[in-house]
Amino acid sequence: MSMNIVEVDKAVVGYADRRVLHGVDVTVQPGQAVALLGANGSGKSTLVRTALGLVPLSAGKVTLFGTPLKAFKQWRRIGYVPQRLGAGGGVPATVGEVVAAGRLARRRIPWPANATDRRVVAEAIEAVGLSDRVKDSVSTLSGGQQQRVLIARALATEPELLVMDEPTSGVDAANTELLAELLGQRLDAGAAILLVAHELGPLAPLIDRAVVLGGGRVVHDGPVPANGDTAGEHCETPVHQNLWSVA
Ligand SMILES: Nc1ncnc2c1ncn2[C@@H]1O[C@H](COP(=O)(O)OP(=O)(O)OP(=O)(O)O)[C@@H](O)[C@H]1O
Repeated sequence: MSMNIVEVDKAVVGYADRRVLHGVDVTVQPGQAVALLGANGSGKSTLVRTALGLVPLSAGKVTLFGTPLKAFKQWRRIGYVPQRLGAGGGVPATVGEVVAAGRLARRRIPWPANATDRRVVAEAIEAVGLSDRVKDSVSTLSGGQQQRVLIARALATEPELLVMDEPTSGVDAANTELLAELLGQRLDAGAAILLVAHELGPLAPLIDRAVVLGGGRVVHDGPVPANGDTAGEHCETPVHQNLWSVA
């Protein structure tokens, strides 16, 4: 019996009085890369946030690494890249601090970082091509660069499951190729990936399964559809402001 890493079962989710997910099932198996596709507003972000317990279920259930969400505590096994940083609100954190915060999940005493933490953080920053910006405040970075900071932060936790909400949005072609390479390495290391995308582009060859949402329902679950990429923009309130809390 192989345990699913993520199991979302008949999830019903709404905001205020509006229902967004109408009974959605999604699973991610060990080592699998699953892409969530679908038009703007189809509920992709809501679904990943539901899977991580950031949005409450009205009905249905979520299981992570075989444990019901309510009882799940091993958050260090999961790296999350939210959709965007949001306004940033004048957060003074530097690139180095934000990525180092990803290591907090693995914190040993004493913090600050030991040699391993420092090495892993430096490698993650280098992997996304931002080594020359380590000491810069993230608020001085472009949107695509900020996205790469969050990717580095998730990588620095060395997670068994990477959940990424549109990791390539605003990221240029060269850095998207770099991301594809990084994700390939994580998969080779045995990690699983759940990612939301509008356009898979260079990520397509990595994807084992595509789940397409339409109107809050799963309309396809299987191989990446030939025309599976969807386009458009997004607007939503960032939920993960607490990403910025740096010890
Ligand atoms: N925090 C929120 N409060 C209220 N409504 C929300 C919130 N977040 C999302 N919604 C609504 O839920 C619906 C689904 O949004 P969601 O962000 O999950 O879609 P998506 O498929 O990720 O879209 P996109 O492709 O534009 O990123 C949309 O109609 C959106 O307006």
